[in-house]
Amino acid sequence: MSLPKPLESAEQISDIAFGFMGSKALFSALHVDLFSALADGGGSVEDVAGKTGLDPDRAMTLLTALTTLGLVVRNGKAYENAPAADAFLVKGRKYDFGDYLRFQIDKQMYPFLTQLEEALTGELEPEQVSSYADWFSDAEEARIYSESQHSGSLGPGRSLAKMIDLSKARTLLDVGGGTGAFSISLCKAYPELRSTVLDFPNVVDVGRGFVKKAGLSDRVEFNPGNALEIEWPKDRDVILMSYLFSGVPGETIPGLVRAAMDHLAPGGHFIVHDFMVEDDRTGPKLAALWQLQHVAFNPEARSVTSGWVRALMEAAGFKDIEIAEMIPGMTTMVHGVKPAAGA
Ligand SMILES: Nc1ncnc2c1ncn2[C@@H]1O[C@H](CSCC[C@H]([NH3+])C(=O)O)[C@@H](O)[C@H]1O
Repeated sequence: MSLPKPLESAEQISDIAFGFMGSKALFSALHVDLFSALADGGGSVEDVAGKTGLDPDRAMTLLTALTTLGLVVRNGKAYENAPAADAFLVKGRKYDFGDYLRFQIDKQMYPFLTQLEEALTGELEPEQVSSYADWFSDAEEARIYSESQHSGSLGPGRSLAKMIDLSKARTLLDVGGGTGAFSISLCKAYPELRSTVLDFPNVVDVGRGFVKKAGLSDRVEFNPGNALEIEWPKDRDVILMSYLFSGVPGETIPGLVRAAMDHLAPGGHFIVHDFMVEDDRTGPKLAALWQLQHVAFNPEARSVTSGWVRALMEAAGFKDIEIAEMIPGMTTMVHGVKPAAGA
């Protein structure tokens, strides 16, 4: 793993310490749709102020901050989007993930960090969120999170369909499957596949809408409830747990792996996708930071390594285990197969 060179200067510490100011500049720009205002040729401070509704002085302050961050480029008096801002932050672009950033990250993850200290020291007050179950008992919170997560998971779902050959599989169980984004992508790639998604009721309500829109209501069904408590269907050809391990108490993970073995048909596939750090715990940075972030609302979360997941799968009897990077620099996929009958 390539670690950063150990830091030597106060400026390098400042870059980390004040990083949140840059995050907020980006989120605020997204909330006023500044990057869309600059699409198609850019514009002056006054143009941006006119299109975003910002006071011109404040528009200039924000544009200046975004320029120093490299998100926009100043050419004389005109501002343009940097190539990455143009590709990923303008509304309607194919790879636009601005809504994910401004809703799930700015409106939910960012405020959660204010309770990280209490979560780390074990001093969270009872009324503070300490699990997905608490958090998603609020329908609006579940909706904001799940809609953003859906758009973020369709692409990785398509990648997963290419990484593993599931053409012989007929039944998928998507545990903690959220709105069913992975199920939708996999069912689209494999026309004979059907899926059951387990998640909390307020998430399932959002998911049904997405599945209907995808025309898959007859192949993707939802089973609302806490996956750690409800019955799972048996004899599945595939069991997927995407971002489930980060959201549950770490001590429940070995049981989830054994439950996957028990609920798969012989020859079935078990796929875990999540934030995982390398076995030597030196990276990737974004996986490590996301694991820390999860502690803020799930203090019992564990910092999972891919080697630990592999060892749990081996102990449960899975074979042909493979580990692959999924979202570069961020997530990892571990795949194992339940031995065929008589094998
Ligand atoms: N105990 C639990 N039972 C059911 N769902 C859970 C549990 N803990 C966390 N989750 C869900 O796990 C999901 C993590 S977000 C990931 C959703 C989906 N697997 C995807 O990759 O897009 C959220 O929808 C949570 O509600």
